[in-house]
Amino acid sequence: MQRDTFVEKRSVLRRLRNRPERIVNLCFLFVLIFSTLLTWREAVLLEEAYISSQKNDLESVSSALDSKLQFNIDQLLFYRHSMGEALQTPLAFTVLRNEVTRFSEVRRLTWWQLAVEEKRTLPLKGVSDAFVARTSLLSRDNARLNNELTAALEVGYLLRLGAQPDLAQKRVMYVSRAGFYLATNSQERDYAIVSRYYHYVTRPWFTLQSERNNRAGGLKWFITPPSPEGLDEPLITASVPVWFDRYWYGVLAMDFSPLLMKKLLAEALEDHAEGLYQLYDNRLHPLISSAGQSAAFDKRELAQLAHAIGNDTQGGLRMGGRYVSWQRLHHFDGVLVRVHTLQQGIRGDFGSISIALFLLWALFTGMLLLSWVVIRRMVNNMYVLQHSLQWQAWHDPLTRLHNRGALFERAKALSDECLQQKRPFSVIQLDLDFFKSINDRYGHQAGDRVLSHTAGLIAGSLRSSDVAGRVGGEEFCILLPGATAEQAASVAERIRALINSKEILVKKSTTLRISASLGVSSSQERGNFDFEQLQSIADARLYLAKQQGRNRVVASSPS
Ligand SMILES: Nc1nc2c(ncn2[C@@H]2O[C@H](COP(=O)(O)OP(=O)(O)OP(=O)(O)O)[C@@H](O)[C@H]2O)c(=O)[nH]1
Repeated sequence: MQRDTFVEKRSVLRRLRNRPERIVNLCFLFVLIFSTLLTWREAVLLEEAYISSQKNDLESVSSALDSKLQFNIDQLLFYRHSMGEALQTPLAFTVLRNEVTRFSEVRRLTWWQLAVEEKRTLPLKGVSDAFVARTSLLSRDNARLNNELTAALEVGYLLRLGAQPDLAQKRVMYVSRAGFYLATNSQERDYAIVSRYYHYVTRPWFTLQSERNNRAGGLKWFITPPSPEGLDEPLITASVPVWFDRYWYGVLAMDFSPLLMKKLLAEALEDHAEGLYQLYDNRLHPLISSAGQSAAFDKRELAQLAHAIGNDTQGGLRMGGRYVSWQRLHHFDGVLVRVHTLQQGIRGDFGSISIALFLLWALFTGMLLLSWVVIRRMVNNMYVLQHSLQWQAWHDPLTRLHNRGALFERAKALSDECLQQKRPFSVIQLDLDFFKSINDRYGHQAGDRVLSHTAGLIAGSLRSSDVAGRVGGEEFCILLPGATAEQAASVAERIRALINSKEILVKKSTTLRISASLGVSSSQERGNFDFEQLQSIADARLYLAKQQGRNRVVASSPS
C-alpha cells in the first residue's frame, strides 16, 4: 500500500517534471487565488467598517434628535406639573378672582375671552355652556371650575414665558373639558374661537387622553396626516392628560410642525449631513426628511424595511444601490432612517479606498496574467530546447538512432536489469558490406542515404524494448533484452534479409542492392552479462561473417 502511494507520488512528480508549464500554471493560479482572497478579505473588512460608520453616524444623529425632543417633552411635563400645583393651591390674587367673576358673566355667550394682561399671560378663550352640554366628553363642573380657571391663567403665564418668539412653529396649548382653551401663537377672535375649540376637542390627541383611553396618563404622540383643505405635511403632536383629584380636566398638548421637526433634525445632523435622513411614524409613514424629497421606497422595500424594523430597534439593510440604516427613537414613537446611496458611498472615504483596492487588484492581476503568459512561453521554449539538446546529445543525426555513447549507457542499464530479472540479454553487431565502394562510386551523399535507409530498416524490425545504435561509420549495434541466443539469431537473420531484399535509389535513376554482415552474441552462452564482452564476441563473429563471404549472420564461434 505504502509502496503504491510512493510510486503514485513519483509518477505525479515525473509527469509534472515532463510538463513544466503545469508547474508554472499551478504557481500562478495559487498566487492569483491568494491575492484575490486577500483582496476579498480587505473588501469584507472595508464593508464592515462602512456599515459600522453608517451605524455610528445614525446613532449620533438619533441621540441628538432624541435629546432635543426630550427637552420639549420635559417642558410639556413641567406645564402639567405646574397645572397640578396650581389646581391644588390656587393663587388668591384679586386680578384672578376678578376674571373668575367675569367668567360667570360671559359663560353663556357663544364665544368669549378672558385676559389678565395680554403681554404677560395668555388669554383664555372659550365657548358657551350650551356648547359644552352638547357632548358627554366635555363637562363644566362648577365646583372645580373656579380653580381650573385661575390655574389655567397661571399656566398661561408660564406658557407665554416658555414660548420662543423665533419658534412660531411650536404651539403649546391647554384645552379644557370645561369649554375653554389657551394656546401660544393663537390669534383667533370672535367665532373663530368656537371653531378652534371644536377643532381641538375633536382631535385624537384630545379624545384619546380620556380616562378610558389613557388610564396611565402618560405622554402620547399623534400624527395628523396632510389634508387637502389644511395641512401640506403631517403635523406631529405630543399630548398629556391633566388629572387632579381623580378628575380629568383637559389636555396639555404641543404641536411640532414639520418646519420645527426639520429644524430639530437639521440641528441634530451637525457634521453627519451626508445621506438622507427620514423620520417615520410607527406605521412607517414618512413624516419629515433632511432633504427636499423623501426616500423613494417601493412596496417590497417598505415591507422589507418594516419587517427588519419590527425585529430590531436598530440595524442596516442593503437595497440595490442604497444602504439603509434605521434606529428607533427613545423619545418619539417612530424611527429615524438613513439612506446612503452608492454614489455618496463612492464619493466618501470608503468609496475611494474601495476603488483604490479594486484598481490595485486589477493591476496586480493584469500584471500577473502578463507575466504568466511570458513565463509560460519562456518555460515552453526552454523545455523544447532542452529536449532538442538532449536528443542531439543522445542520437546520431543522420540515422536518428542512438549514438555510441548513448547506446553504451543504455546497454549497461539494460544488461544490469536483465541480470537482476534473470532474463537473457543478446547483442547484434551489424556492418554494411563494401560500403567504401558505394561512397567511392556514387558519392558521399549516396552513402549517407544508404546509412539512413539501413537505420530505418533496423528500427522498423525491432520491438519497442530493443535498442539500436550507430557505433561506427557503417557499423550498428542492436541490444535485445530478454531475447535468447536463438531469438537474437533469428532477428539478425530477419534484418539481414530485409536489408538485402530491396533496391535502394541512391541517385536519380540509380538503384543498388546492399548487404550486411552480422555477428550475434548472448548472455545465455556463458552466463555473462557484461556488455563490452558480449559486444566484442558479436564483433568477432561479425568479422567471421565478413571472412566467410559477407551478407550473412554468424551466431556462434567455431568450436
Ligand atoms: N557516406 C558516409 N560514409 C561514411 C560515414 N562514416 C564512415 N564512412 C565511410 O565508410 C567506409 C568504411 O569502409 P571500410 O571500413 O573499408 O569497410 P567496407 O568498405 O564496408 O568494407 P567491408 O566492411 O570490409 O565490407 C569508409 O570509406 C568511410 O569513409 C558516413 O557517415 N557517411
